[in-house]
Amino acid sequence: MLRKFIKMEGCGNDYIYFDCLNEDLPHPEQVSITVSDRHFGIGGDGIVLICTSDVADAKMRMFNTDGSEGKMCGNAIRCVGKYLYDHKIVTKESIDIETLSGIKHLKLNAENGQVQSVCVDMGAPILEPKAIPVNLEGTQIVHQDIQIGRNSYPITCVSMGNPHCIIFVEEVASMELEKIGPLFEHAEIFPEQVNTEFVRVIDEHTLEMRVWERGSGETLACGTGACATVVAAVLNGICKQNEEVTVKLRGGELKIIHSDETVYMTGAARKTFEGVVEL
Ligand SMILES: N[C@H](CCC[C@H](N)C(=O)O)C(=O)O
Repeated sequence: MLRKFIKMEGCGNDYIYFDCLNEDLPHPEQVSITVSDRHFGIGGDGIVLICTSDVADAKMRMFNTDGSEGKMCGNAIRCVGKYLYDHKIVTKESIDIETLSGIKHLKLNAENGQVQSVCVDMGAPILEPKAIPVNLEGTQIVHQDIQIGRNSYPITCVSMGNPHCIIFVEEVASMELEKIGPLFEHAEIFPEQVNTEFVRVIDEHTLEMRVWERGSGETLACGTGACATVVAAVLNGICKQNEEVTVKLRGGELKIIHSDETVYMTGAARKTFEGVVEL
C-alpha cells in the first residue's frame, strides 16, 4: 500500500506525519518502527497521525521509534498546527488539538499563508509522584537523590502529560547519553519509563538542555521536556515563574513561560519534504 507522508521538524525533532483525516493508518506501532529507521526507512524520531476529533480542530497521535505511543509531544503539535493551517484545513490562527493528555490550545504565527512558529498552551505541570508516575514518597520530587547505576543523582520529576526526570549538571555537551540515558529510561522507579533531561544553567533566563527520550533515545529537542525543565528550574529556585526562559537545545531554541496557571511554549515548525512510502 502506497501512502503519502510529510516530514516536518521542530528544533530538529523530526517526525514523519500521516494525514489520517480521511484515511486511517493501520498498525501505527509497526509503521513507526519501520519508517523511522534512518537507513532502511524514511528516517525520523517517530511518526505522527493527524486525525479527526469530535472535541477539537484535530487529534494528534504520536509514536516513538520503538513503536510506543507518547501521550503528548510539544515539537510535533506545533507541526500539526502548521500542517492544518498551510493546507487550509483550518483558517483560524487559534486552534485546538486533542491529545492523549487533553486538548491543547495553539496560537499560529503565519506569514504569507505559511505558519513559521507556534505558541502552545501546554497546560499545567503535574507534580504529584503517583500521577507522573514515579515510585517515590512525597508530595513532589524536587532535588531528590536517587541511585542510578553506580551513581547518585539529584532528580526533579515533572509530568507535562508525559513523564520527565530533570537533572541539573555542570556540563552537558560531553555527556555520553547513550550510556546513561537508558539507565534512567528503564529505572524501576519509573513504571511507565521516563524522558530524561540533562540541564546546564547558563543564567536565570537561559538553560542548555540535552534529552534522552523514552522510546526514541537522544533527540535534538523535546518540547514537553523543555517545559518540564523550566518547571523544574522554578521549583529549584533557578528561574522565576512568569519570566521567559530560553531553552537551548541541540536542534534550536524554545521560549518557555511557566505562568501561575500553565506553561507556554513557543517555537518554530518547519516542513522538510513530502513523499510516498510503501507500507
Ligand atoms: N518520547 C516522548 C514523546 C515525545 C516527546 C517529545 N519529542 C516532545 O517534543 O515533547 C514520550 O514517550 O513521552
